[in-house]
Amino acid sequence: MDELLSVSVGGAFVGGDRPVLRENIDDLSRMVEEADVLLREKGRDDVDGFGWINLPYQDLSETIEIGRWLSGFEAIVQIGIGGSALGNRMLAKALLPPFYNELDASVRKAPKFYLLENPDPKTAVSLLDRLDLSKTAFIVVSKSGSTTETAAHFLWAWQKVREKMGERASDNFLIITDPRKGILRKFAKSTGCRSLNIPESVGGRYSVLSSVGLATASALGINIEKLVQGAKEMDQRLALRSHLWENPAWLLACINLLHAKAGRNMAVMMPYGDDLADFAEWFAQLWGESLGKEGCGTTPVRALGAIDQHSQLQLYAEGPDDKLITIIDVNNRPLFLLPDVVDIDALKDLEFLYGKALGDLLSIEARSTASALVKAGKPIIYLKIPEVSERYIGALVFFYEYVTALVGFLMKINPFDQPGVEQGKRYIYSLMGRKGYKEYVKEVEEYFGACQKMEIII
Ligand SMILES: O=P(O)(O)OC[C@H]1O[C@H](O)[C@H](O)[C@@H](O)[C@@H]1O
Repeated sequence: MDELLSVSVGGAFVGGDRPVLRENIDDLSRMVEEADVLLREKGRDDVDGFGWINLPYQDLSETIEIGRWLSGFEAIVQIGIGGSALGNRMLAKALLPPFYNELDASVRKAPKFYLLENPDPKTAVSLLDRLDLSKTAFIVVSKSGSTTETAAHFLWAWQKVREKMGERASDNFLIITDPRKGILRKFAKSTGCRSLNIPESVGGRYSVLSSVGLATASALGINIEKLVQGAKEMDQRLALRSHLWENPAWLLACINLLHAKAGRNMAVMMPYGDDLADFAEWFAQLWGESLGKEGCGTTPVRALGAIDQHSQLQLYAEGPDDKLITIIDVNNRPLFLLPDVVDIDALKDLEFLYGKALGDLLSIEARSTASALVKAGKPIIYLKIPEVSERYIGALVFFYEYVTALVGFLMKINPFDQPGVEQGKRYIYSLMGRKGYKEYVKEVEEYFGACQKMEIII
């Protein structure tokens, strides 16, 4: 059987005066096994929050059909935020060519792709300036159907397209939301525009392998069947590994818990290669929102190799011992060879680079960083995937969702809710004048007043 990913945990045993030992991990064996049983049982029953575990087995035909329709547009703009955008960003960055939107249409062979996430007027206005609205599809994604940033972008885009296309505006909109509830579902019903469901039991940050991530991916020419196939293979292989030291998800869950308990309250995610940069971004939401509650959790830190070797590595190596650092390396990178010889004497000292492959350099850097950190007594996990392609990204995504859920169970918290985010949302609604939220205005005045108690103006 060919590998989907490999995890080396040797470096994770390190950790200055607070190492995590094999016996500490063994002690968690029963707990992680029970957590796994719970995860799979609740997944099978499609309990709220657990539905992502069934996504590898979904029927993709409707999503593929919608993807085909979307691919006929000149550009597609996905409006969403958090779990309704980060997965799309991650897939596009990993699986589309670099500088995708700048490629000639004949090379690109699919629409340009934009995301509207942050309600930043400069981005919104300059995006609009470069689009022909009649040839642009807007995909509005929100599980709740009422996230303020998404609602604001949606209203704005809808009005603009209405001005241009009149009654036919709904032909350019796709709504992806809860099957039954929410404003967007109502909108889709009343205008008759196309829509897809986000399964009720799947939460935003676990939704990239649902219609949320897959509709645009499919429109952009990403092979979503292979993506989902990779997730399925990972699920099936994990299900067969019933021993702690053979199951990489169990192992990583235990190691993460133990390092958190040992006071390492940061989880650095450091993939190597630009194509995986947004994987760290996607991971940050998954990890942060799933585990950060009831005083638990470790703070996800996005890093990027090799860039952060020249920015953060000093801190990781010699700063406080408060991090568990995951390095992701890739086996096969596209071949790009440096020149064999450069005929200038002044460059002779660079001959160690002659004829070398740039991708090999990246990998050597990943291994060197791992070694340097272990030498410095800092715990690392070294994870390797065969290549950055649909199958392995699908497997990696599913793997991290699995690990995150298990860590949540080991921490005895619910990894599928996010109560801490809701307060901020209520305050936004109150300040924006949403009906039913007036009572919170006073609270904002009180707490914001408290945070301004000592204001210094210069
Ligand atoms: O998909 P939506 O309902 O619009 O939610 C978008 C995001 O909103 C909130 O901030 C939640 O904390 C996130 O988990 C979610 O992904």
